[in-house]
Amino acid sequence: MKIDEVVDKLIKGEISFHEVDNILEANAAMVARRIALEKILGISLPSIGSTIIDYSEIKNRNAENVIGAAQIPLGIVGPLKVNGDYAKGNFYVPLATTEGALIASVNRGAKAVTLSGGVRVKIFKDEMTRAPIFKFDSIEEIPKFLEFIEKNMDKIYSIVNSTTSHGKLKSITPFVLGNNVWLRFSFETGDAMGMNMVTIVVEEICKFIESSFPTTCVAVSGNMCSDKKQTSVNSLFGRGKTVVAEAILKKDIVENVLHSDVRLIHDINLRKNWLGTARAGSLAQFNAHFANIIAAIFIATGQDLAQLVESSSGYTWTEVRGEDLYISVTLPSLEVGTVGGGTRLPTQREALSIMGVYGSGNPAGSNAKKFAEIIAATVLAGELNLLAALANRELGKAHIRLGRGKLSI
Ligand SMILES: CC(C)(COP(=O)([O-])OP(=O)([O-])OC[C@H]1O[C@@H](n2cnc3c(N)ncnc32)[C@H](O)[C@@H]1OP(=O)([O-])[O-])[C@@H](O)C(=O)NCCC(=O)NCCSC(=O)C[C@@](C)(O)CC(=O)[O-]
Ligand SMILES: NC(=O)C1=CN([C@@H]2O[C@H](COP(=O)(O)OP(=O)(O)OC[C@H]3O[C@@H](n4cnc5c(N)ncnc54)[C@H](OP(=O)(O)O)[C@@H]3O)[C@@H](O)[C@H]2O)C=CC1
Repeated sequence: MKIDEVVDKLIKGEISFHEVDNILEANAAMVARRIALEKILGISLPSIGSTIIDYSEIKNRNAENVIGAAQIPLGIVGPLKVNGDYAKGNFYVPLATTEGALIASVNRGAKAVTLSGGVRVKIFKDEMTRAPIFKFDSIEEIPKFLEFIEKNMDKIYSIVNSTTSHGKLKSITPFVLGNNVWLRFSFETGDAMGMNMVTIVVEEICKFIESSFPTTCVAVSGNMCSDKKQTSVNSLFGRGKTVVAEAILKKDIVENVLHSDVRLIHDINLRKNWLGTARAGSLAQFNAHFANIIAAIFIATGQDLAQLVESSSGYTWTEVRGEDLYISVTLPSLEVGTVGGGTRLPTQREALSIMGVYGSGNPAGSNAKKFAEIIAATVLAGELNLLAALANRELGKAHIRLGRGKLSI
């Protein structure tokens, strides 16, 4: 069938948008859907339609009913000096955003920390989780169930090993509420963020459990995981990578690069990020704008954007050390990968390669760890600079100049 005929059928409602994939070659199907939508709505979508994405690479992998692509400006920050266990040296970091002044802000922070010797970073935990929920007639059965799990660990490990070559089961933590039990499975997932990998494995384990013990798995995800939700369980036990970054800023760099004051930055951090957040009632976001930096890196590098919810939770801590400023950022649940998901798309792949982290690391997992360290260091740069900008009372002014196109104010 020709594109015109398919478009005609779409407009008449004789076929649905996704069925076009069964009729036309992948890229022709993308064009047919867009033309049909343009005709149905009486608008034209040339910008959405002009994309370098090859839909045959996307089909059955990244998105359905595709009509083109969204584009977002991408800028760079750096050089940013990182002293991690995996990321060592100066890095340029790609940020995709439409918020004027954000890249400039993080860039000034990067300049300040790099001139101060860089950001030290450590990963304290690296585990992706999935927590199915099981229901029981009575709590009498729950101790027997937990004993069954303990006695069958060899079988569970063998299911893991036959389902994934990169996923490694680290622990199973049970949680009980009434006659319900969650088993929170934690896996190392190499360079993948791991959500598909872990879900596929845990579904197999649940099949085994249901066939061998009188219980019902209500859902493979029982919200104790917790994916795409900000929760205490993620803050306390971690999800993805638990990363801490720190830096010490000399007084003269705070004054000359950030045009700011050590004590003022520290005071704002305590009153804004700690008192303000406590008073506002947030679970775990004792920071100024982790979300800004993480969102921009996630968009640039093909991460799952919805995981920004928990990835951007965390704490900014400052101390006055003599005349200098100590600052650290703690990210309990940073969920990132350098293989899988959207990382293989053309611009996303290039963005990862700017930091030297595209694809599998050697050994597996080292690229994703390096990437997480670079993200944490960038978050620190952004957090430091926003605190300085608030101290300097330059937030509104910067956004008039860089967010509204006014060249001078
Ligand atoms: C905008 C600046 C940095 C100017 O600050 P400045 O000191 O006037 O800039 P400068 O011209 O003196 O340059 C200093 C350095 O800043 C960087 N820089 C400077 N300009 C650029 C640029 N165009 N592009 C890239 N980098 C730039 C660059 O590193 C430069 O060094 P150089 O490279 O020249 O050696 C400053 O005013 C600032 O940081 N303002 C704060 C803006 C900000 O942080 N916005 C973030 C978003 S706020 C938000 O969304 C969250 C919020 C606030 O609601 C959360 C909350 O409630 O807390
Ligand atoms: N299914 C779900 O419930 C959810 C899915 N998602 C989506 O899941 C996707 C991400 O899942 P994810 O599992 O990370 O990715 P993918 O499923 O895209 O790919 C991961 C697979 O890549 C293989 N692999 C190859 N090299 C490596 C390496 N060096 N390190 C680790 N794995 C490697 C592994 O195969 P092998 O296992 O055979 O070793 C692994 O299972 C995203 O698109 C996200 O949006 C998000 C939330 C929930």
